Amino acid sequence: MELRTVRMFRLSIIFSVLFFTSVSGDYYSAISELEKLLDVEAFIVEKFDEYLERAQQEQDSIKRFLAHIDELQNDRGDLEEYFGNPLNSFITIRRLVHDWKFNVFDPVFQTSNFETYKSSLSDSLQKIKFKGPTQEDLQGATRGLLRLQKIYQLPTDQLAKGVLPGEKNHLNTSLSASDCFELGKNLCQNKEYSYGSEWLLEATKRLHGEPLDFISPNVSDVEILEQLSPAFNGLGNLKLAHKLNNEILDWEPNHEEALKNKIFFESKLAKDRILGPTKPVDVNQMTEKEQKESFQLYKRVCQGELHQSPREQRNLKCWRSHQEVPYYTISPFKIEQLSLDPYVAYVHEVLMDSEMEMIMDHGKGHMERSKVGQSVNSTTTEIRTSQNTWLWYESNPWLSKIKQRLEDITGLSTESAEPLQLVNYGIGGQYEPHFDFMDDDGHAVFGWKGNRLLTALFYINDVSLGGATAFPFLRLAVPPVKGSLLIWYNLHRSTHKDFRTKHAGCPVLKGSKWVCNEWFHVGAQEFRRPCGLNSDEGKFLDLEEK
Ligand SMILES: O=C(O)CCC(=O)C(=O)O
Ligand SMILES: [Fe+2]
Repeated sequence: MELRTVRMFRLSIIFSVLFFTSVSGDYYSAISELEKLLDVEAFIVEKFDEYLERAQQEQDSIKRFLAHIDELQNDRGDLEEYFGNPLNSFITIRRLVHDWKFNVFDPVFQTSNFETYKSSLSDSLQKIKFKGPTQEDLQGATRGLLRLQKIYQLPTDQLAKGVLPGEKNHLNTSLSASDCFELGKNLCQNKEYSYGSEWLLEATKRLHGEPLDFISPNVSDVEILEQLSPAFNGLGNLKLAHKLNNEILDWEPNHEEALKNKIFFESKLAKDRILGPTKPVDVNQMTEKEQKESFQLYKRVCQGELHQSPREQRNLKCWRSHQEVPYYTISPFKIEQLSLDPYVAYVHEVLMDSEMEMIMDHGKGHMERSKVGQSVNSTTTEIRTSQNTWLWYESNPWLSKIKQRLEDITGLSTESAEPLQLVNYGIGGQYEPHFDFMDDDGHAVFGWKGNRLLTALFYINDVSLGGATAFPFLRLAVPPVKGSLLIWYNLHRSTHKDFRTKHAGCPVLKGSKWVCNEWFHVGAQEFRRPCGLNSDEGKFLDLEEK
């Protein structure tokens, strides 16, 4: 097939795929959304390639025409003699009347190929309801990378080079001057001056180092300094802020903002000389939330720094069980206890590849930004950066085998269970420590079904780095393993809330994380998990707010 035909064929495939899964905003909160973005970008590249190819052909023919004229001009010799030849006169007049118009003026000034391409491109994008990524996506992606830095303690210069902790964990990508500048600028705008200034310095390094890659023209020394100087002021380093501000003036002596800032810095420095310097801000800037003990605990468990001691693990067991269902005698469940009280267990190899493919096929096109909170009060938030969808058992009969398996493993009834929730995390995607149970006893939202008794969490894929399910109070971080199931009881036997079950989805450092939640409720379990006689109300209440 000719190159052009191959291209058109590829273009029409990309376009038809996009047409069926329309593309609309919020890209940073799920890796699956970003995949669509690349398809649209590929489509635009194809369109522009086509445009450039045509433009190139036009340019070539203009060049040929100009060379031809050049030749004629050189050959003209004695003009009288030249125009004494009536054919030359005619040719010259014709050329100026027609040839220039058709060969140069019309293609350049009128037919404007570009306009035709512009409208066809925007028509195509409108058809697929494409909304490109926004400033909010860029901010969200910045927050995601900052979260990874903070939780996994990634030095800025290393992350900029794509180097992660651990020997084989290279991202095989490095960031350009413009990437680093964008990160630095966004962080400084959010008052994250410490990390912000580090990224800006990385941008400077790249601007003056070997150009490894394509450097887009939207970043310059002055633009970097314009961000860097206020960042150091924000960090309380007035002298450096002043020095960098002067550097702006070295480049551009009439820079209005820098001239204003110069007066400000000089008067402040003079005041400092009299009253003594102001205290510099701590370079390890932490927000109020990050300073809390609970956040530190979350971070350390996600990092794997804090884990159960061998003494704590002493009574945990691993075994194969058919859970009293004869069907599983040949291929029993592989159960690994992770905590006895509250009960947490890992059940290995529960889903088959074909089942996970079915789940993805049915869910992937319907993902929406995840919310937290109860029914009408639920909102999207940085606490949970993911997208999800629900798969109902009634409308997906192929799920019945999985539903039955869940009943067999847990011994609970699915009569009061929720539909299966498919989740995909975004850039540095996480779900901060939370409880799965409702604040009340669950009746307000779930009626007779009551509160969420047990969570069953399927891992639909392996995650290269990060993304563990963490239980800070249990010092437990469970790494996702494709096809396996994590189960835990959120409530005491008495059905009171068990605050020790606070858990989180740690930020995904490398890879995409897909999970499926199934929540079993208290209702309908009367014979399966009878309530205990003791009231556990108030047990571990001190952990509620932590
Ligand atoms: O993604 C995880 O590991 C945890 C998810 C979770 O806790 C939830 O969706 O409620
Ligand atoms: Fe949860």
